[in-house]
Amino acid sequence: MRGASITLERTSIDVPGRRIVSDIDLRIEAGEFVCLLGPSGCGKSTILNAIAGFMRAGGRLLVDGKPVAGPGPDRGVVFQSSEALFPWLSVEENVAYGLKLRKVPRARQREICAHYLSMVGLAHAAGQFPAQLSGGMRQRVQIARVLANEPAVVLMDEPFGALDAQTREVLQREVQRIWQATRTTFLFVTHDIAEAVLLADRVVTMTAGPAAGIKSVTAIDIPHPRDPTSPDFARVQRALREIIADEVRRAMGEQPGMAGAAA
Ligand SMILES: Nc1ncnc2c1ncn2[C@@H]1O[C@H](COP(=O)(O)OP(=O)(O)OP(=O)(O)O)[C@@H](O)[C@H]1O
Repeated sequence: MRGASITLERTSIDVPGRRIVSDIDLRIEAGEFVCLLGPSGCGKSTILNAIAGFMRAGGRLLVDGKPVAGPGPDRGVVFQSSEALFPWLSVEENVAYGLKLRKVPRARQREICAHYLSMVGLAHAAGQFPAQLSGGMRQRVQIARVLANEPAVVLMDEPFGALDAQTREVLQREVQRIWQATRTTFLFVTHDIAEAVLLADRVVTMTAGPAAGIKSVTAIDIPHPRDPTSPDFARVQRALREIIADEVRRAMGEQPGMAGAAA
């Protein structure tokens, strides 16, 4: 596996009648772990979907120096909802899905599935079906399914948002370990400031929409594994909380209907 860079240059994304994000400039280096934070509804998922190739973007949007023209196996997406799995396929068949489409020989499919299922701690569950698994296990299957395609970029859209705090903590550590083992580029959308500080090389915060942009880019220079109880962690977390709160206040001042929106 090898990470790819992501380049956004004056990138804008529209839906009919509305500009969601406007003139974004951001370069994510190959192998970097970047978290995207911002007020609810600002356009974080929209950016991720454009990089995934699910939505069209104006300006420049490059992955590994090449314009994004649609979805491709170089980018894998992990969604918040474990509904993303095929309920009629076993765990192993879910993980093998992309490999099968690419006509990877069956024996090799099994090897790859075994490798990534064991990486996410689910080697024992290969024959089970999604309905038999907990929410955390289903998210692990999604991660294994994405990794099995050996993408250069992993895009995660609030992957642990629906999980309980303990499961979330375990999976955050696993994602960290997987990132360190694969050196794939990760772009991770979250509402959770502590999660961003735990995982990211850099945290990108966004302005509130409409026509959202980048508000700040913060490098997190705390060595891994990071201790959420350390003074450094608390300092960075506080600074980010202030940036987001400031943006929510600004948006509420400008748009009275925004009350209650928060990261
Ligand atoms: N396909 C679409 N058609 C119309 N509007 C859309 C579409 N996709 C997104 N939007 C709108 O774009 C805005 C940004 O949505 P998006 O889901 O990207 O925000 P977000 O920052 O990820 O939000 P949250 O943090 O609440 O998940 C929202 O107002 C949403 O309604």
